[in-house]
Amino acid sequence: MRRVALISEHASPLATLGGTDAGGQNVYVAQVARHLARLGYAVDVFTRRDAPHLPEVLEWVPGVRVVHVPAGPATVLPKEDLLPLMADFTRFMADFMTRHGRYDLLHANFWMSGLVAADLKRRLGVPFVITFHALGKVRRLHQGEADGFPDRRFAIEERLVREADRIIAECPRDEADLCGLYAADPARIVTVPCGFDPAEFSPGDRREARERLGLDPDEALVLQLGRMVPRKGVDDAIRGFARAIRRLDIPARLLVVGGNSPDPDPALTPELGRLRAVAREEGVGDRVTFTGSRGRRVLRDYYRAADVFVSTPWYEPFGITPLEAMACGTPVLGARVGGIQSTVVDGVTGLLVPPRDPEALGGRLADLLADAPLRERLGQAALERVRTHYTWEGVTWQLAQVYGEVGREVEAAPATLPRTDSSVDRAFQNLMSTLARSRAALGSQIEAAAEAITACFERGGKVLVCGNGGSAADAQHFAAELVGRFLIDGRRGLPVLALTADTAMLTAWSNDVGFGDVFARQVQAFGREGDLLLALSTSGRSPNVLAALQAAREQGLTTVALLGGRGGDALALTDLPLVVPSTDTPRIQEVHILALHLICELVEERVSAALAAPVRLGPSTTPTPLSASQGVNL
Ligand SMILES: O=C(CO)[C@@H](O)[C@H](O)[C@H](O)[C@H](O)COP(=O)(O)O
Ligand SMILES: [Zn+2]
Repeated sequence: MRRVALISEHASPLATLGGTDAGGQNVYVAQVARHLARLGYAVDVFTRRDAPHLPEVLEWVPGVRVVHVPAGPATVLPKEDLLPLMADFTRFMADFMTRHGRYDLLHANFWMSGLVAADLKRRLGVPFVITFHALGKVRRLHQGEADGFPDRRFAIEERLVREADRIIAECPRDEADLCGLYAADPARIVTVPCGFDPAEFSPGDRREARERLGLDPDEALVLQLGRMVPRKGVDDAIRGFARAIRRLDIPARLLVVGGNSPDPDPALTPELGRLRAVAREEGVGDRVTFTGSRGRRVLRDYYRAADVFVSTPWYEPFGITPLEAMACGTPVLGARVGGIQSTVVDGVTGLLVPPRDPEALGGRLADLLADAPLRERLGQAALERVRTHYTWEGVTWQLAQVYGEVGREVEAAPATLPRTDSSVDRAFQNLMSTLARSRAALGSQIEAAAEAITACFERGGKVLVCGNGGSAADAQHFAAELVGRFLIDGRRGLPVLALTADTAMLTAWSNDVGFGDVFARQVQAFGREGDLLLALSTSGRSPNVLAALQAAREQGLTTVALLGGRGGDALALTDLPLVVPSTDTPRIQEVHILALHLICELVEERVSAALAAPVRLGPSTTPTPLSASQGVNL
C-alpha cells in the first residue's frame, strides 16, 4: 500500500499557503499528504483546476504531487455547483491512472470526492476510504433550508457508507451520526481525529504577541476566530461576552477574527453588519473588535495573545481552531457539540457550555476571566492533551494503519467481481468483504467455540441451541450435523438439542404464557451444570434469546453466541461471543452458517480422535458411551 491518491474536489492543499479562505479540509489534505510522504508513501492529491495558470501536475513537496483536474471552468465555483462536474473528474482520474499507473488506495475527502472514488472502485477495483468532513443529514438538521446542497447528497452519502472500505470518523459524535443517520457498519468505521502542526502552533509570550498585533497589553482578551457564518454562533459569543463583563466590570475586549476580506467590510461579509448590531444591542459595541480575515502565519499570535478562546458553534463536524488555541496553551471555552466536546475535556483542558446559550457562556467566561491560575492550569493541560493526541504526525500514522488494514483485506479477499449495479453482484461483493473481515475477527474464536463444545461433550455435557427465524433453522441444522453426522463416518451421535424443534411446547407456552421465555423455559428444564448453550442472534437483541442466555448463566451452563453488529445486549451475557462485523442480517446469517459448519468439522475431528473410537454403525452395534467414566447429562 504505497501509492495513494487523496481526492479533494474543492479544497486544494495549495490554498493553505497564506490563503485566507482555506477551511479545515484544505489543511487536513495538505497535512495528511505531507506526513504520508514522510512515512514513505507516494501521494498524489487530486483537486479541481480552479484557476487558468495551474499546471496539470505540480510537484509540491518531496513525495507529494498536486494534480489539477480539468472539470468545469478554470475558475473558483461554489461547492454547491460542483456535483454535475464529478463525472468529468472521474473520467480524468481513470485516464490519469491508465497513463501514470494505478493507486493502491484512494482516500476521498467530502462526499463528492467520495462519489469519484466509489465509481473508480466499481470500474477499476481500487479500494477507497473516506473522510466526510461534514455530513449532509447533520447539516440539514441544523441549517434547514439554508443548506444549498441537493437532496441527492443523502442518497450518495448512503451509497458511500455502504461501499467504502473504511469510513474515517473525526470524533465519536461523527461516528454516532454515521451509525444513527446512515446505518453505517460500525466495523468499517475508524475514528481518527484532525490534528495541528506544532511548528505552526506553540505557546509563546502573551505580551510580545499583543505587541506585534498592536493590542492593549493589560485588557482581558477573548478571542473568537473562524469563518463568519451564522452556524458558527459568533452572535452567542458576543452576547456571552457582554454578560461576562457586566458581571466582572473589568477592561476587556472580544476580538472577532475572520471574514471574506482582510478589512472588516460588511459589503463583502454580510454577517458582519448583523454581528455589529448585536454588539451594539448588547452595549459592547466599543469592546468588540472585528479584524477581518488574517493569514495563517499570524494566527499563532492571536491565539497566544488571548486569555480565553471561545468557540460556540451550533454544530461542528470537528473544529480545528480549538485545537490550535490549545496548542498555543490558551484555554478554550467551547460549545458541547461535534468534535469540540471530545477535544476539550470539561474542567480539565477547558470548559464546555451548551450551544446557543449566551447565559451559560457568560457565566463560565466570567469564571475564567476572573481566575488566572485556573486559566493557566487549563491551558497547560490543554497543551499536553493536544501534543499527545492531536499532532498531524500522529493522526497520519493512524491513517496509515487504516490503509494497511485495507491493503491486507484486499490481498486476502478472493478475486473481485466485475462491478455492476446489480443487486446480485452487490450481495456477492458484500458477502466477500464480510467474509474477509470475519476471517480476521473470528478465526481464533471459531476454534475457541469448537474447543468449548468439545470440552462440554468430554465432561458428559450436552449442547442446547436456540435462535429465531433463519437462526432457528440454523440451530436445527447444527443439531442435525452433530446428532447425525457431518464429515466423519461411524462416530457416536453427539448430544445437541435444538430448542426450536418442539412445536407443541413452543406453541403452548407462547399461546398461554408468552414468547419471551420459550427458550429460557427449556434451558431450565434440560440444562444442567456443565452443559453449554449456543445462542444465535444477528442483532443480539431478541428477548427470548437474551432470556435463554440469562437462564443458562443461572443454571451454570457455558454460553457461546453467534451474533452480529455490535453484539447487542447478548454480548454481556455470553462467555464466548462471536460477533460478525456487519449489520446486514442475511450476510450475518451466511457467515453464521460458515462458522457453524467449521465448528462441526473441528468438534467432529476432536471428538473422533479423543473420545469415540470409530464404531461400525448398524443394527447390532452397541453404542459406546462418549467417555468411559462419564455419561451424558440428558
Ligand atoms: O432469516 C431471516 C432474515 O434473513 C429472518 O427470519 C430473521 O432470522 C428473523 O427476523 C429473526 O427474528 C431475527 O432475529 P435476530 O437474528 O435478530 O435474533
Ligand atoms: Zn433469512
